[in-house]
Amino acid sequence: MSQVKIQSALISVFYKDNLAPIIELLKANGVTIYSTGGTQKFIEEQGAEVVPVEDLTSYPSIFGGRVKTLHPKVFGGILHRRDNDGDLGQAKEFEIPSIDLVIVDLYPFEETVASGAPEQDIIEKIDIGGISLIRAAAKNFKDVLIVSSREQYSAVELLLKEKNGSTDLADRRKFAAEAFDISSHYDSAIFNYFNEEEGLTKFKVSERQGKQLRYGENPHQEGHFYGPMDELFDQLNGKELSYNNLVDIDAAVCLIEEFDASENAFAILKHTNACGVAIGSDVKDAYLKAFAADTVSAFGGVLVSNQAINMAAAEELNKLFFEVLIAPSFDADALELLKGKKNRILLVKKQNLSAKKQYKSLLNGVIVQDRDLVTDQAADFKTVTKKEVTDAQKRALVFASKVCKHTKSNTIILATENQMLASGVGQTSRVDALKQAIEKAKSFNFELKGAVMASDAFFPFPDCVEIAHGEGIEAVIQPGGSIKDELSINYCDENDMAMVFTGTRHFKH
Ligand SMILES: NC(=O)c1ncn([C@@H]2O[C@H](COP(=O)(O)O)[C@@H](O)[C@H]2O)c1NC=O
Repeated sequence: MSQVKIQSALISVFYKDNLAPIIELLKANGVTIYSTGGTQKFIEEQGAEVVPVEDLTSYPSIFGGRVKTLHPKVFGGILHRRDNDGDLGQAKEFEIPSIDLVIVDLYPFEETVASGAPEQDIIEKIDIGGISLIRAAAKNFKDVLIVSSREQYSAVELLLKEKNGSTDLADRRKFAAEAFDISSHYDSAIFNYFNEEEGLTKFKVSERQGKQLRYGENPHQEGHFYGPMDELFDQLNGKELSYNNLVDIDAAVCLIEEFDASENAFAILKHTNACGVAIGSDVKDAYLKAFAADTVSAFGGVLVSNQAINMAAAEELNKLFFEVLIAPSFDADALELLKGKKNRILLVKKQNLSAKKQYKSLLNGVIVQDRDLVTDQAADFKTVTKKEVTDAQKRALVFASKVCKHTKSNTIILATENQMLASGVGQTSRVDALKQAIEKAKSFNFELKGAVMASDAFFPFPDCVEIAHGEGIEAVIQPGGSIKDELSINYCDENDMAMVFTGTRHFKH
C-alpha cells in the first residue's frame, strides 16, 4: 500500500513551538490524535480534540514520566503490518487501533549535558519512550510516517498540504531514514557522555554533530569538524576557522604541550611543521628566536606560545602577517593592539588536549592509533658512543627531539638548547632531510658548530653522521635499532662525536 491517508496520529513532543500549524491540518483532515500529558494540553489549547494516551493504555504516566507510551496498544498500533492478516486479526483481538503518523521531539539530552546540569538531571533526560516510538514508526515506514524532530515540522506541514493529508511510500521511507539518523545521533551523544572520562577513546560521531566549515582543504572540497572546539579555545578575534587552520592549530598545540609552563616556549608553524621553535628569557625573546629560524616561512603562519602575550611581545608580533596566534591568555593592551587586524585569529587555549587516540580516514575506512605521548627524557638516554654528552648537549637533544617528534617524516632537526636552527621535513630520504636542514640553517646565517642533531628514526648508514660532522655538529639523538647501528656509532667514535639512543621512534606521516 503505497499511499496512506492519515487517519490517526500519536504526538509526543518536548518542544511544542511551531507545532500549531500541523495540528490545524490534522484537525481539518479529521485525524484522531493521541497524545501525552504536556503535548495533550498544548494541542487542546489549539482547539483540537485529543485522546489522552492513558485512555488507550489504561495506565497513567508512571515513575515521573519514565513510562507513559511504552505499551503494546501504542507500539502494536504503530508496528502491526497492515497487509498481514495475522497482524490485523491480532490488532482486532486486542483492540489495538492503527496509528498512521507519529510525531516525536526527544528530551533535550545534549542541551542538558551542555548546561552543566547534575548527573541525575542528565540521566532523566535520556528519552526512552520517544526513541522507541521513533524506531518503531521508522521500522514500519511501509504504513507509518515518522516525524522525529521539531526540525521537520515545516517539511511535514508542506507534505500534508501538498498531498492533502496522505503520504507516499517514498515520503515515509525518507522520513524513516532521517529518523534513524536522529536516533543514532541521540545514542552517540549518550554513549559519548558515558565515555567522557576515557578521553574520547571510544568517541562516536554522527554527521549531525559536525560543524560545517567554510570548505575543506581547498575551496572545491566540503568540510566539517567534529569535536569540542569551544571546550578547548575561546576565539577573541578573527575570521571563522578553516579546515587548514584547524589542522595547523592541532599541530601547534601538540608541539607546544611538549614544553613545561616554566619555560617560555614559542613556535611558528606552516602546514603542520614548525619553521621556528624557541625557548626565551620571556615571550618576546622566545618569539624573536623562533622567528629568526625562518623569517620567510613565518609569513602567514600559525603561532603558539605557552605564556601570556604581553605588550612587548605583541609589538613584535604585530609586525608580522600571521593567520593564527594561540596563547593561554592575552594582556588587555596586547589584545587591543593585535585586534587591529580583523582577520587575525586569536585563540585562548583553555586546556590541554586530553584525547589518547588519533583517527585518520583512509581506504574508505578509518585508522585509529594511540597518540604519541612519549617525550624523550635525558634520564632515558642511552649513550652509545665513547664520548658522553654534556649537560648542555643533553638539554639541546631533549629540545631537538621534542620538535622532531612533531615534524613530518623523514625529518632532521638541528638545534641548540633553546632554539631550532633548521629542519628538514617530509623528505623521502633522511640524507635529503639533513641536507635541507643544513642549507636552511646557512641561509639564515646560523653557525652549526656545536649544534646538535635529532632524527625521528634510526640511521641505516653512517652517511648522516658523516655529513653532520662535516658541519661541526657534535651530538646526535636518534632511536637506534638499525642492524647497521654500529656503522654510525663507529664513525662518531672515530670523530669525537657523542650519540644517544632513545629506543623510541617518532615517525609522523
Ligand atoms: N516514557 C515514555 O514512555 C515516553 N514517551 C514519550 N516520551 C517523551 O515525552 C516527551 C513529551 O512529553 P509531554 O507530552 O508530557 O510533554 C517527548 O519528548 C517524548 O519523547 C517519553 N518520555 C521518556 O522516555
